[in-house]
Amino acid sequence: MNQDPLVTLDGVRKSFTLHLRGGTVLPVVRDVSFAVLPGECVVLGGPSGAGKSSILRMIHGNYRCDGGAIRLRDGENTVDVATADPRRILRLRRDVMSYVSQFLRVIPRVGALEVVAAAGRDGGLDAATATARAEGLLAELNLPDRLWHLPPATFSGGEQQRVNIARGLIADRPVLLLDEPTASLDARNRAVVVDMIARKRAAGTAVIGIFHDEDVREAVASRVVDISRFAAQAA
Ligand SMILES: Nc1ncnc2c1ncn2[C@@H]1O[C@H](COP(=O)(O)OP(=O)(O)OP(=O)(O)O)[C@@H](O)[C@H]1O
Repeated sequence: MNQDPLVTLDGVRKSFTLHLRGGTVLPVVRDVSFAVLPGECVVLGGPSGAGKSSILRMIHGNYRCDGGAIRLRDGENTVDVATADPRRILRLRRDVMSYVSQFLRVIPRVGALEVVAAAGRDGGLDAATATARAEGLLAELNLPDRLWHLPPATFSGGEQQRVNIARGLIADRPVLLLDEPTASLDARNRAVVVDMIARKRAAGTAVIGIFHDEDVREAVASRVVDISRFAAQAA
């Protein structure tokens, strides 16, 4: 297996311009540099507001970087998310990186099982494999089967989060970004997610995550990168 990093951040910088506040510039991070190898799980640490979610969003291409490079390995190629055009970023999302946010964005009228299976098909699985995998994930995450064909809009926070995790983990992409995926889960389901992340790592996935729960963090992290190291100062 190619052991070069799958994700490399090099001198990444981010500030927000608050247009509703007279263009006030809020510097968040500067000089963010770290790399993630296949099979590693790098946990982003540091206090609230340090910029952890912003970094994940820059890797996923939701937030633009003000400077630096975010290099993702896509097969034989390397793509810099910081300068890639939107269509290239969409291809990276299809082929290279999965992102699990804290909340499920529900799709009206689509049942939970289909939400998960569709994500599998989008990630390149054939229909039968996607459905079988979706059933396996929802069962492992203890989502009662009476809910499988109901749209998740009315599910509890923890139930929605489990659908969200199944949706984010079903495909076999080489990079997995996790923004507090266990925040509303009970201990039993947190343990299931810890186990799923360990299996992704064993398969060579590079994982970058934010976990506020100390136990989860210790169980999943191969390394913690403290984001407060990269705090930007107001000019
Ligand atoms: N879209 C945005 N517009 C303006 N400011 C933003 C935006 N997103 C984040 N920020 C600001 O950037 C800073 C970093 O936010 P971020 O959510 O990345 O921190 P975090 O380390 O993930 O925090 P937490 O642990 O509380 O989730 C905060 O001061 C936040 O207010």
